[in-house]
Amino acid sequence: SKTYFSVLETRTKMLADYACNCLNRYGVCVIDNFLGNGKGLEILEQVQDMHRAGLFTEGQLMNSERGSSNLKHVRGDVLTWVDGGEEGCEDIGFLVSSMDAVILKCAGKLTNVNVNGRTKAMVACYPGNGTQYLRHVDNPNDDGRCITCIYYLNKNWEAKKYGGLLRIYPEGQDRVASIEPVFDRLLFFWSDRRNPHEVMKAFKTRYAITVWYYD
Ligand SMILES: O=C(O)CNC(=O)c1n[nH]c2ccccc2c1=O
Ligand SMILES: [Fe+2]
Repeated sequence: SKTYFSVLETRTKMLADYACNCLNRYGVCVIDNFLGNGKGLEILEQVQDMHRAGLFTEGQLMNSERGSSNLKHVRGDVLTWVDGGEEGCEDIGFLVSSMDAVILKCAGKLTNVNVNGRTKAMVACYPGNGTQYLRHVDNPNDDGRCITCIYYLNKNWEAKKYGGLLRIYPEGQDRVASIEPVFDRLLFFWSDRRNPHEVMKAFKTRYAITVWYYD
């Protein structure tokens, strides 16, 4: 109905204003309860179905300590790319459209950024065997990506028990952002050298869907 769409429009604009203020000021923005429990669960179920169907890549091999004899074959994060139009990915498509709607309303309000495109959605799973993602910058060499947008799907996540925190070390600041990968949480951050970050060792299956926006 008109009411539904006008409410949605208003909320999207409010989220965009919040995201622009946070990004311009801190370079990082967290939005909780982005899509609500119902839609979040539908997305989680589609991701779990894809995982069960074996559609994720083989994780990179994380050999144990360098040079040690016992090459423990620890699989790293596994991932698959989705454009959201595939059979069984409709809800992921809805998520990406919702991310786009917020980013579109940021037009002209982000410092030195004019978004003009994005990647497909990368669905990533940390299998929960102590897998981590070492400290890195998503776009260290100006490959065009300006904003990293991550949606987390992890119900009842307890960082004390399961680890899996995203740690961001904003350049030039002595503060660290520790972000729990909790269900229905949306995160934006600048993709360039301003935001070195790492995924701490995860001890429970940890799902995230990432889109990178280009300018
Ligand atoms: O999941 C998170 O909280 C943060 N995640 C990352 O920073 C991250 N960054 N770059 C990647 C490239 C290929 C595969 C996975 C990744 C990846 O999880
Ligand atoms: Fe990253």
